[in-house]
Amino acid sequence: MIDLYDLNEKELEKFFEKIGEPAYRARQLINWLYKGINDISEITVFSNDLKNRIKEKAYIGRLSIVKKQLSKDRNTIKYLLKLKDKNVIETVVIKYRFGYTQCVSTQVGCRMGCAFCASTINGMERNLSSGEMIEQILAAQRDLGHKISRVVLMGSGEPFDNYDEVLKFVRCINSDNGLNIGQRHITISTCGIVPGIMKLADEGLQVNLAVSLHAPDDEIRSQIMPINKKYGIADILQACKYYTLRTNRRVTFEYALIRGFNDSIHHAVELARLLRDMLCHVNLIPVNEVNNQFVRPSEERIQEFAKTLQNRGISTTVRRELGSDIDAACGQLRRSYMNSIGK
Ligand SMILES: C[S@@+](CC[C@H](N)C(=O)[O-])C[C@H]1O[C@@H](n2cnc3c(N)ncnc32)[C@H](O)[C@@H]1O
Ligand code: SF4
Repeated sequence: MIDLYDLNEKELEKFFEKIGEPAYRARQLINWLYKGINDISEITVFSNDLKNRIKEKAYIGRLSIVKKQLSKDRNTIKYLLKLKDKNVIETVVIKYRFGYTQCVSTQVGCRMGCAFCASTINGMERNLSSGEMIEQILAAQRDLGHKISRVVLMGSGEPFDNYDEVLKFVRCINSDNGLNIGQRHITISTCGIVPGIMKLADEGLQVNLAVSLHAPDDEIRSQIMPINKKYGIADILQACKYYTLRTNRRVTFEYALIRGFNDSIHHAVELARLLRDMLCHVNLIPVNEVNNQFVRPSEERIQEFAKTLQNRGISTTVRRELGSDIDAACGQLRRSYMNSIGK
């Protein structure tokens, strides 16, 4: 059986062709699908006969909410969602003045093994399909009664380890027949898979690229991110420059500040030197304490680190703490759920 959300417009046209229907049915179906309907029988523009023929081959996927947590300030909502095969994933919605931003998962778990990240503790179970990524947004919209206006691929998983489905997802949610989310309102975050960055640069898209850097040199980075042994910092920065060349977009570097590890002023100076000729922005994130191994620096140190970068001409912000009271660091809610069911 096919999940209809897994098919893009072209594939839906082929689907209808196969059951002897004209291609325009695809457009009609999409209009209904993205309203977030629950069942094929709700599509009033289709005859009962057509609905039955669709049902013989396909269904409308829907993720159920297993758990929902609200931060104290009520601006961050974290959902644990159940997939058809009973795996669970998480997604987070953050309410800003300008609208709702959703952090979407791209895989069940992750195989990249970053030392500070809860998503990778049990490795990777499987890739998510584009439909399962879309369904995360529809589940949140249904629950909130609001439209999601921005999407960041910063949930569990490495987007470029699931490249094709991620790109299909991006094109579907960007389509004006789909969710109509602007390309510039979509951010793909990667741990630095160089071929993925290069490929994305040539897609003709205007999406934002974020790279999880977290260190000013290879020696430090390799200690917490095993992928750095394959794609070192110099290669990553080269790929980012190519991304900017092709898209004219500035790249964001994520830098999780870890006390006594990568948070000294010397590290900030090194980072500034590394990024001095790049069109970029640095986003400092006080590390979310997943286990006792990684501790965030003091507020003074965080500000000092930011100032050091800014004084050297690097555009820098400190990410506002969002929902740290609800295990908002990616993978943490799923992790505590898995623990509670003894997995
Ligand atoms: C979960 S990852 C998913 C996207 C992609 N795999 C990546 O690494 O960029 C999203 C962001 O969360 C960051 N992150 C993961 N665990 C964290 C933690 N404990 N504290 C702060 N940031 C964390 C990652 O480094 C990355 O910048
Ligand atoms: S930070 Fe990203 S790449 Fe690293 S383990 Fe977590 S999800 Fe995977």
